[in-house]
Amino acid sequence: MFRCGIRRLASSRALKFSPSCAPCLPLSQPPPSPSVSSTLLLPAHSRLQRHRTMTCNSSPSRGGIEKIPNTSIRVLRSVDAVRRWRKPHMLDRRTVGLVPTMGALHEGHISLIRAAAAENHHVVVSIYVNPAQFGISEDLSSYPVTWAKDTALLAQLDRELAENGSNLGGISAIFAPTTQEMYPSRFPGQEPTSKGSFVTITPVGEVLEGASRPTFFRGVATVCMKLFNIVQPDRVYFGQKDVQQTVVIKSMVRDFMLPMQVVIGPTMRESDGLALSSRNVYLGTRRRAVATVLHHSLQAAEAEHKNGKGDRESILDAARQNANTVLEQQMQLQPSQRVKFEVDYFSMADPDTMLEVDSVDPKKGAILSGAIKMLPVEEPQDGEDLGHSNGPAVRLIDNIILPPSQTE
Ligand SMILES: Nc1ncnc2c1ncn2[C@@H]1O[C@H](COP(=O)(O)OP(=O)(O)OP(=O)(O)O)[C@@H](O)[C@H]1O
Ligand SMILES: CC(C)(CO)[C@@H](O)C(=O)[O-]
Ligand code: BAL
Repeated sequence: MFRCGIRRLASSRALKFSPSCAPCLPLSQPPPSPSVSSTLLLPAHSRLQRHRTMTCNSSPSRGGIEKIPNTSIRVLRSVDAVRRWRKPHMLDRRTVGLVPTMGALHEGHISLIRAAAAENHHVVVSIYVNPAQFGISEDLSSYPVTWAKDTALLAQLDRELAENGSNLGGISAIFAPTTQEMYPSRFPGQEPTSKGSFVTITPVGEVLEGASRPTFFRGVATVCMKLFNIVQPDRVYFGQKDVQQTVVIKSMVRDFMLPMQVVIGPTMRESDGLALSSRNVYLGTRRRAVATVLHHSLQAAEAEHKNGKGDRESILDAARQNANTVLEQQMQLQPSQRVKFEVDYFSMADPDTMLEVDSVDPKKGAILSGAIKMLPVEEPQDGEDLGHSNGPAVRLIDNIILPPSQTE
């Protein structure tokens, strides 16, 4: 148990699904229908306005209830629809777990849904690419949208959950709202100076990811507050991969007295250690092979701590040195073969605040985290797999928990 009643999942629980046995969703799948293809390059909030045209694998049944075919999973698109669905479960005391996502589902998301089904009667998965958390020059317009694959994956997972007698519930609904629904006054915009109803959680939201992406956590906290108010879940599920996001959400739940538990699931990885992420689809083959540098650098820092070092400089130097060595090796290669990346930061921070620490507190441990930008490849070769959207620069994040060595 965390203080304030927030629980962390035991790794064994959420790791039931091996990341290597079922890899990330394929990179650039053919769109489910011509209408989807024409929407892929639109800003995600315009695309989401058009989600209804993309639901070739969900269908309204009698009474106008939209469901994923051959399942009991409802597709709810409005706040009213969620409220109507939710109310009876409140009265009959059935618990609801919410897994917020931006779609392009992978085993990281699946592990959170499995965890939610194990301990709630109903699981709601939200799929919404929230424009407010993207900076104006970020990848909103190319963010992968894979609705048909996502719903097929959820249908398959729901069947598996039903067959496994140890689950309390299954996937009851997907909440896939439009931006108009989520921002009823009007969409406030993505600029730092935008005016509107926002939730900001500081100082945690200003450092690290928040320093590189100044509107990111404002967007995340705002949309999560909306999702929590709409679904009114008993438990909400977030992945350790986005560690700073978990601290923002835990702070928000605590400080606004939101009546729900925050459950954190462990980071799911590819077999070589790369953290699963929807944005990995941008990497392409050449950069994918080098993208493990972030995890390996954090592991080098972790090893330094395991070898008895507790000070910031020794620990973070190990990460920096590993990243430098990999970059130097790449620079020995021809431009047509090499991969360049820039380290945004390596951090050693307090687990409760994400503020930097000078040494690891034996009672609290620390969070090692990092972000790197994989630059677009130079001299792409004929037929080279450059990744989704022709392989733009990709920002990767990852982290490792240094656990407390003394009990409080
Ligand atoms: N590898 C992972 N292991 C566990 N949880 C994950 C993993 N990747 C994402 N999640 C969690 O899934 C939830 C939804 O995340 P999201 O839809 O943004 O996916 P993502 O892979 O993090 O995408 P992006 O590449 O945009 O960061 C978040 O709580 C996130 O922390
Ligand atoms: C929590 C979230 C779904 C809010 O849009 C997003 O930040 C994510 O997918 O991690
Ligand atoms: N997983 C975090 C969502 C984002 O980077 O926008």
